[in-house]
Amino acid sequence: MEETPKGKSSSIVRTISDQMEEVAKEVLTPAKRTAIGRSTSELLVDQATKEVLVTRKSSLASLGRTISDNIDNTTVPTTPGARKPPLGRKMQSPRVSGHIPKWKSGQLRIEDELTNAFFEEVALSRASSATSHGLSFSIAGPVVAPAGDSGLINDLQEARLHASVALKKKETESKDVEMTVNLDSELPQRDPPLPICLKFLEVQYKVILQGKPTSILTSSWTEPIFFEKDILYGVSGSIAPGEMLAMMGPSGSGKTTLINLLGGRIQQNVSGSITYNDQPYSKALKRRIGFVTQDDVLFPHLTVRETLTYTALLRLPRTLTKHQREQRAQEVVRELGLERCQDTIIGGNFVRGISGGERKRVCIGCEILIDPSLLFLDEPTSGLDSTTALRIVQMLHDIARAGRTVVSTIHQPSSRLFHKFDKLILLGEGHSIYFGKASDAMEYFSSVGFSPFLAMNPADFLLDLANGNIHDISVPAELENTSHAEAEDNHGDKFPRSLSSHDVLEYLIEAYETNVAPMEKAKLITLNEVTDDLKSSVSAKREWGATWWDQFSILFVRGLKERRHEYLSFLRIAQVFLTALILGLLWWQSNIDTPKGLQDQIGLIFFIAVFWGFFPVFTAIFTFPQERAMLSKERAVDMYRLSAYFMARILSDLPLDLFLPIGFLLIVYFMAHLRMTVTAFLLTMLTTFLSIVASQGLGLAIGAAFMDLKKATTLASVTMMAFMLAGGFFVQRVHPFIKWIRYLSFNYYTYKILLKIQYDADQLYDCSSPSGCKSIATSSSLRGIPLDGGIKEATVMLIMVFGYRLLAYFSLLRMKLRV
Ligand SMILES: Nc1ncnc2c1ncn2[C@@H]1O[C@H](COP(=O)(O)OP(=O)(O)OP(=O)(O)O)[C@@H](O)[C@H]1O
Repeated sequence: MEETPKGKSSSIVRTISDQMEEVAKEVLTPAKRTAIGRSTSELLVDQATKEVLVTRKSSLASLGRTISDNIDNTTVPTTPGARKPPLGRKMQSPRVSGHIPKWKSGQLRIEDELTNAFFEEVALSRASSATSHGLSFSIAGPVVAPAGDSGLINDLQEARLHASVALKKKETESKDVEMTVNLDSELPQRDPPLPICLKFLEVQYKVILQGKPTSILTSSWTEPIFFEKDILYGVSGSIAPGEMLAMMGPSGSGKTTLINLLGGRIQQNVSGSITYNDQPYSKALKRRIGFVTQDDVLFPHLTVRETLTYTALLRLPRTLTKHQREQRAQEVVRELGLERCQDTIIGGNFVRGISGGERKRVCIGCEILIDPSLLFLDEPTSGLDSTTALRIVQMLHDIARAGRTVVSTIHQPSSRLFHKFDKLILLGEGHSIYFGKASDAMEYFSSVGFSPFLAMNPADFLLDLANGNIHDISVPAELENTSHAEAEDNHGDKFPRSLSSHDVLEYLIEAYETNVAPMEKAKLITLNEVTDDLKSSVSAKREWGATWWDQFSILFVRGLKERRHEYLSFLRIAQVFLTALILGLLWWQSNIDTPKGLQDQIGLIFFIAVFWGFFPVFTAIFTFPQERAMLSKERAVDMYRLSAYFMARILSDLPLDLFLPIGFLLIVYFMAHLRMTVTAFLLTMLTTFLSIVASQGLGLAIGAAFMDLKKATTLASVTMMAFMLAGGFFVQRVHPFIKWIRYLSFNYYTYKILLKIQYDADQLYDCSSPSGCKSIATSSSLRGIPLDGGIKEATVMLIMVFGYRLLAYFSLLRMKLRV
């Protein structure tokens, strides 16, 4: 039999005491404490400790319940119809009874020494911390107690029990939760995140919509009709560091809108107050806020590791070295259990990549990388299986317990998942119908007369209520009586009408407004005073994670990696080379000895000018509309300057844009036997490059101006057609009122320069007639184009190269960040 390591139990299933011993060892090693990548066991102890601190007053359920009861947190339904005092009045938390199961008390005795050690540690950390408004920070990291909870641990028994439960719980969940944090991480010690207390009072939001006429006979059907739509009606609440707030409600109830408002992503048409440490939203906060949107916005062709590394390089402060930032990304890969897929591409609609759950974890990873003080997540668990969902919420729970403020909207959570949240805000049609402790929600609704008839997942029960659905739910007599009273009023009705969902919702809104809202609002106004230090940190000047040059280089390399598949796209390369081959065959060894031969070759020259005008426009047009979501997401968190992104984006496309025309010209030029001098070949190449870069500029400008592919491609095709027709090949004598189009057309300038390169006036003679050679070019010009010079045309094209790009840049600058 293999010998087990010293200090570890030799039994296959280790006892809780063994684990506790390991835990205590971890905790008491200062080096480990200071590492950013804290161990699972440390997290566990922190969690256990903080849960005691945070929920000292809350019920631990009765001790009569078994540990597995505690783990599962299955809610015991309250007696139907039992009216409890409304939440407005203080609810009594059930106290821990003196009954401790025998096996558990034995275990507690064994663990006494160890638990005492770690509680001493907690006391020490609390004593050494600067306590303000319920927040305290130890050297090891923040230890958080909720607002209003002052005083040290005075119930060690409860604490030990809680730790024991947490260990047991962890033992169960360790199968699910892949939190393999590297203990030997040599990451630099970073400042703990700034604790941010978020308060929102009477938040209202409306949108102004444009209506459509209901009938074409309406006299004002051509006039736009504007109307206001209320989305949120005076929602209030607060959340302190260390807590996790769940936003629940049916689809369309306003959860996403509220989280966007709280995250500072919507600023218009909002009334009420939203404050962060009693300060309004400021740009400085962007770097302290992590925001995980409902849709996973990631680059499909980057791998998991690349995605997190580039984010770390761009978002982490420049005080960290490149190596340290890369290490942090690697650590997040481990924390999120993404090692197995770290080298797999993210994937998207057309390419298979990592799974939906992994993608969601990568999105969360991109936000937790920066160690945000406030973390917002819009439906982080939707579409995931219950185990993955629990894994994610457990991780968020740990993040919150380490001193961050976590706000998450959530759809249909399982009961285990629901109990991970400290606070809950329940929305129904834009109204609050509950705000308070998640664990008190059932009790509150029971107190206003709504209780489930069956044992139910509390989340299902709450969502039913928010939907106004009262199947299997008792309703207050008062509400039932309203339908009876209505029936009596309508003398013809024999039976009372059944309660509609609207009636139920209205009753719940009123109950909340009467019983809870005034008290919560009063609490918000008087809630903890925030120190000047914390206030000023929130309103400090914003800082960029990396220098402009670093941002540019990282984005440049990221752009190359993301589009490497396009560069090597077989279809794109085949398209260009096949076109070149066909042209070469059609114009095989062309000569200009006859007017017809010359005419044919001029046709080829014009085609080259048009091809390298069209092709880049329609490639470049996709650039910004396709990246709009990503750009919005990254700019919303001040990840980089727009100028750095813009420069990187336009330059990272150049290698391919220059490689393809070289191949194209090598084939066409020699097959068609164009002017056989090195200078002519090189100048033709340079002119083609200039044409490509100018037309790309136009594509970028149109794409950035519309940010909509349909509109952009429509405009681009009309513009390109006009430019081509005005290019000087099809029509030479144009009326002055429309002649200006020609001067905007880069086809026209490219064509002119290419003619100048290929032909000299004295070269163009027709020697086919027996009477001798005669000039076919008149007054040194060909088809009205003088064959000397060329600098003027090149200058105009250079102006186009920069002018169109400037237009594109300003269009991006005024683009609203979409949330
Ligand atoms: N800009 C807008 N214009 C028009 N209606 C809007 C706008 N923003 C929000 N709404 C409406 O407000 C309501 C709330 O939308 P929101 O996205 O916040 O709901 P939700 O609770 O997050 O829904 P879901 O769970 O389905 O994501 C919806 O009816 C939505 O159509």
